[in-house]
Amino acid sequence: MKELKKLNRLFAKYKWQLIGGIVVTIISRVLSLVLPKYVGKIINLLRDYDQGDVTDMEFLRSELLTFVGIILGATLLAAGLTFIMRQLIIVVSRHLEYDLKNIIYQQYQRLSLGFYKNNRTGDLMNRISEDVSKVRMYMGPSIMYGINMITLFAVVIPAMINTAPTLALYTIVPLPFLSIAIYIVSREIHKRSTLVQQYLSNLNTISQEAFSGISVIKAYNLAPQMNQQFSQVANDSKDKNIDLARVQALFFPLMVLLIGASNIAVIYIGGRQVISGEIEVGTIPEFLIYVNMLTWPVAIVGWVTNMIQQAEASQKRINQFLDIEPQIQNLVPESSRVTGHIEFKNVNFVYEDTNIHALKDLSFEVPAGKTLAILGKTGSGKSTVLELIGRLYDVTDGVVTIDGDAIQSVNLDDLRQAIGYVPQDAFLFSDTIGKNIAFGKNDASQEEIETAAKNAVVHKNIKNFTLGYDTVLGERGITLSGGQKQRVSIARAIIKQPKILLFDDCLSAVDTETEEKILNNLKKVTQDTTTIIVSHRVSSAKNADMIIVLDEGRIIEQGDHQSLVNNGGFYAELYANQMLEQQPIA
Ligand SMILES: Nc1ncnc2c1ncn2[C@@H]1O[C@H](COP(=O)(O)OP(=O)(O)OP(=O)(O)O)[C@@H](O)[C@H]1O
Repeated sequence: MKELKKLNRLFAKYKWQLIGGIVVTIISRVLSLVLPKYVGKIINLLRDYDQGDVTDMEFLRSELLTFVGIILGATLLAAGLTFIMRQLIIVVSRHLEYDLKNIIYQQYQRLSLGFYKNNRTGDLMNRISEDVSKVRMYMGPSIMYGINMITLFAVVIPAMINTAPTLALYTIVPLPFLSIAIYIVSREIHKRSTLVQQYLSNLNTISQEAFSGISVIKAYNLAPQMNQQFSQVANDSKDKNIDLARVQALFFPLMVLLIGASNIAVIYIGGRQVISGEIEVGTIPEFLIYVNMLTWPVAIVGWVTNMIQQAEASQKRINQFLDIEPQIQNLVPESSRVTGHIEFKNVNFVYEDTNIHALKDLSFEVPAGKTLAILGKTGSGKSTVLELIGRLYDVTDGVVTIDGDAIQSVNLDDLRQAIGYVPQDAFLFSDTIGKNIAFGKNDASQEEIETAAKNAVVHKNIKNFTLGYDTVLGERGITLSGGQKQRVSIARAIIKQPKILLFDDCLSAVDTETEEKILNNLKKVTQDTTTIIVSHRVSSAKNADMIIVLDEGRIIEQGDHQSLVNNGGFYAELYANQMLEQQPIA
């Protein structure tokens, strides 16, 4: 229960509903005693009539009607209270589930990029859905059945002992065995259903990959292999489901068997006691009802214990994530004004997970409003530079400054607000194109959206769609071409008129003519913006105020276009090759 303790804080918020639920449960259980008591009385009255001890028919009828009326009234009241109990406790558990999901989601949002690199998406999804569902079973049904069970025991067992102590003893003795048997069966059910879940998640992964990679599957004619792979896993999944069904099928017969055993004990031992005159005949039906009232709660002990164990395991997994402190934290509560002067001083950066030394003793400076282009072979550390400016990671050694202050002493929200970042893989949400662009600025007007799209040279493409800016994009923006996605992503970055623009090779799928147009537009609309363009193409870099060339995390060349061309190094060679590619074939 150590892990579940963390939920107490949440319970406190709903304490009055929970206390109300407990009180209502106790009253309804006390009322449920009326039925067995009065059934016993009715039987005894009928016996008296049968034996001739009661002869007044009027008295008999009025007594019977009164007893039936009391039973009916108490049962109706108990039913109403049971309804209120469910409303209070189960509804609270739904509120708690909602709160817990929000807490986990907010924590996910707080955590740094490194966390997402180290954990699989499926795992994150499972903890916020599957695990929370299991914890809800503890917060709602377990607590409700638990209270129900305790109050029933507290009222029924004394009532039984009070009425017929020996009979009570014989009928109560088999009940713990029922609890243990149900516990064993439900533990087995849990084990097997975990396996079923695993196979289900395998099936989901295979299907999801097949749908995402459908173009590769079709192009390589891989459908038969994929079908075979799917049917293999589906077959295993079916076997696991059958295993589960076998154990589940045991649950109810087991209950019926044990209830039957208790009923026979009541009739056999009770019958003997009636014959020997120790108890009245009405006590037998009274006890039969008691036994049936107790069997479900007794069975529930096993089920609830299992549910709590599962909830404890799930909460442990949830706590593991909740207890992580984000590597990147906002260390400055007061707001910062960012103008965009960026400097790297002897920066070293090592990715913790792979130990790759991505940047080595890197130093450069970009004054506010200027443009820097970064070129270099793949894996030379270009994207890493941008990630450090956005503080997605903190440097291992050295310092990155923004407007002269170490980046850690700039308010993180203000820093990110000041940055327009266009990543290498343009990611678009399953929403309209307009909303995807406005994502960069929540209150953007249609005019602002269109201006941004015009500057990113994608407006005409969007207008050509029947629904224009209201065109809804597929799951991953599949209705747009690679170049269109990149340009929508650029429009999203420039709409917020950031102080710092970071372009991570985001013009690679755009032809050089369109690239030129975009860069010219940018020059006009982002005059005060510090722009850093990461690229493999000289055409993206040539107009920048400064160009650096990286190789294995170090600067190997720097200067403006002309000086680098004159230098005759990597840049000059790249330029010559790319110029050659653009020559029309004679
Ligand atoms: N998240 C990460 N975790 C671990 N290592 C990483 C991570 N991202 C990049 N690396 C490694 O760091 C080095 C620099 O990568 P980076 O992405 O900065 O290069 P790049 O110059 O932008 O490459 P490209 O031109 O292919 O985009 C590479 O060796 C890469 O494998």
